[in-house]
Amino acid sequence: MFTDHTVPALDVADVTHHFGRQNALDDCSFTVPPGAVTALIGRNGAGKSTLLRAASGLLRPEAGEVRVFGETAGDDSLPRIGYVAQQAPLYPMLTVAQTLALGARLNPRWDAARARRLADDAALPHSARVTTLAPGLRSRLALVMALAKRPDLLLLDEPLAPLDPVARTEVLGTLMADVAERGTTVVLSSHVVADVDGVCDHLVLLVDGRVRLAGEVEAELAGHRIAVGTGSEIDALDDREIVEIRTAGRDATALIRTAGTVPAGGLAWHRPTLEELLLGYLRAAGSAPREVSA
Ligand SMILES: Nc1ncnc2c1ncn2[C@@H]1O[C@H](COP(=O)(O)OP(=O)(O)OP(=O)(O)O)[C@@H](O)[C@H]1O
Repeated sequence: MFTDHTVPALDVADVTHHFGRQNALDDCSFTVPPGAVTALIGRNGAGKSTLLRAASGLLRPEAGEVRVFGETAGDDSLPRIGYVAQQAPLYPMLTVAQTLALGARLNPRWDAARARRLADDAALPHSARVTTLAPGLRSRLALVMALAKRPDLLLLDEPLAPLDPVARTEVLGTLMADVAERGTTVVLSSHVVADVDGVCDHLVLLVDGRVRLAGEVEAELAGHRIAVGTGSEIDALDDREIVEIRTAGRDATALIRTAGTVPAGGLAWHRPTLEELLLGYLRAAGSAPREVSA
């Protein structure tokens, strides 16, 4: 299908959603350009799954709008989306072969040869029932189903969590090949920062249902610095935007949002790694429970 590269693949505008009194998403806004590989990062309960469900069109947020390639997320955008929910929903009594056959019947854009190749690459036994597959293989079958649909936007909720390290590398390789061959836009959620380092070119960091960072990984890294020095030297940085300070004895390390220039003096400065950046924000956020007032 034609992709207009001036229109975001995913446009989340002022999205808010509650479950009862629980605030899952709070005024979230960001865009994902076509062809980007975006890490959706957040601690347990941060709102990642809710956001991906809203992007898939399966959950209608109570406020705000989600647009997929310019169309409101819903029935019309569904054919362009491959969505793999956290529990890899599949029919347990079908075999792998029957699952793939069902995919072919239900999806007009189904690529049968690709489905077979991906299933073989994942060493999925064609005659095995889904219920007998180990969690890692079930998750790989769900991914095969999503990729064989030839989606323009792939939404993956914790796709790497059930996989061993070798399978993780293989799945990431498969995803990157799809991005390179088809220009697929990928949004994948994780709470394991190391999983997405070196894979994603964009990030969205959710903290307690709010977007704390969103944009290109390179730009976000360039917009922050780590300062290392004594506690009093770090305290003297009070006019800067300090995200997090950690102390160990007399020494302190601070993650700071800055345009780039750093003051001369005793502090040692360096550009954060992606892990330092994300962990700094996640640690700073703490883990206070969220509730909305009645
Ligand atoms: N169906 C639901 N009913 C009630 N509360 C829900 C429901 N789905 C999500 N929540 C709550 O909304 C908040 C966000 O949940 P969500 O599953 O989106 O977070 P998450 O970042 O995906 O977490 P995890 O990493 O643990 O999967 C949490 O507090 C969760 O308990």
